[in-house]
Amino acid sequence: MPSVKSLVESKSLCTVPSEYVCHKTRDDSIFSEAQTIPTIDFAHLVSPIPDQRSQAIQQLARACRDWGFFVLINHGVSETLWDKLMSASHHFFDLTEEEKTEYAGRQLFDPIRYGTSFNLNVDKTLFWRDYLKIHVHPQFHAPTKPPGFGEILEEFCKKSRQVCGELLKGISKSLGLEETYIHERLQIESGSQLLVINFYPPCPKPESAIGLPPHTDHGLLTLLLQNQLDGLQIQHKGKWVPVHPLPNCFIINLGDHMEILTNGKYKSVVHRAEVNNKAARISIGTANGPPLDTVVGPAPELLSDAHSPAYRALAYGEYLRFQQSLQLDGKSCLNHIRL
Ligand SMILES: O=C(O)CCC(=O)C(=O)O
Ligand SMILES: [Fe+2]
Repeated sequence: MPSVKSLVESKSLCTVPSEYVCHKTRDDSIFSEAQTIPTIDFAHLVSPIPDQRSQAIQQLARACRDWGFFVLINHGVSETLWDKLMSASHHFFDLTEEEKTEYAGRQLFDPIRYGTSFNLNVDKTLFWRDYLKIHVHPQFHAPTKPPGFGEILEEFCKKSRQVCGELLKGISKSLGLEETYIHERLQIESGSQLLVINFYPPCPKPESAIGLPPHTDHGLLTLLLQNQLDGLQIQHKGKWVPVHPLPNCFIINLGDHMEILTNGKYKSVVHRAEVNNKAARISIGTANGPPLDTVVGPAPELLSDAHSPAYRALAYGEYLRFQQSLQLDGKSCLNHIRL
């Protein structure tokens, strides 16, 4: 299957090929432009001043409970690193198809996988996106091209894992648990981190195609950055809320394993990526979870007579395998393990 980028470049496309045409319903266009996702100040969350920290944890609790998505500011990852990562990612997709195909992984757990759409074996409609997925923790992997990409990725992944670790401490506290609860229960120090770089080439008829359909992420937390183009939208109270890019801010969202662990107290949130006809949009996400063989079920500390387990426990890797065997469709994967 050719990449979307090569398709766009091979001929001057003025329409969307039929296999990419996505039939949208009326509900797909109900927007809530006025709402914006909450903002969390990372510097407050790690502040040595107890009041500042506890206020930030309360804000985090509200953001997780009411939205499952938030903007993270003052996270300490430098703008220089951010820019280097964006431009190196762009350079990766600018390599020849032959060079990129070297990384065309076939299996879900291949360390590096370059591809298009989501899962070509099950996708009924193709998605207007090419991707590079890399397992970056507990073992770090990186493509050897373009030069310097590996070093940039390694530094970024390490920094973003630290940010994620602090967020998980704050989330543990926000649930009334020990700050290290999630770290210890889910062995976060040796946990898995999957980096996904999405490349959405400009599309001649953006209303006819979709970059990524509505879905939730599988891990505990996803940290996302994007170039300066709109596209990400999240579902909130039955409406689509666009998440406009802000310079040097992470967009954080809760994944299915946060919903499982918290027994539904915090929920993963359906989101999608639309495409545009102006320029290539890039988003870079890291999905952070436990080690692949760790079995995750609802935390016993959050269960009671009134709150019986709502999800079946499953190894994280099994869950990933299962999600990859399905079409990407809302919360369909999580729904399979609901009790
Ligand atoms: O491109 C985006 O903004 C969203 C990407 C995304 O949802 C994903 O990679 O899971
Ligand atoms: Fe996602």
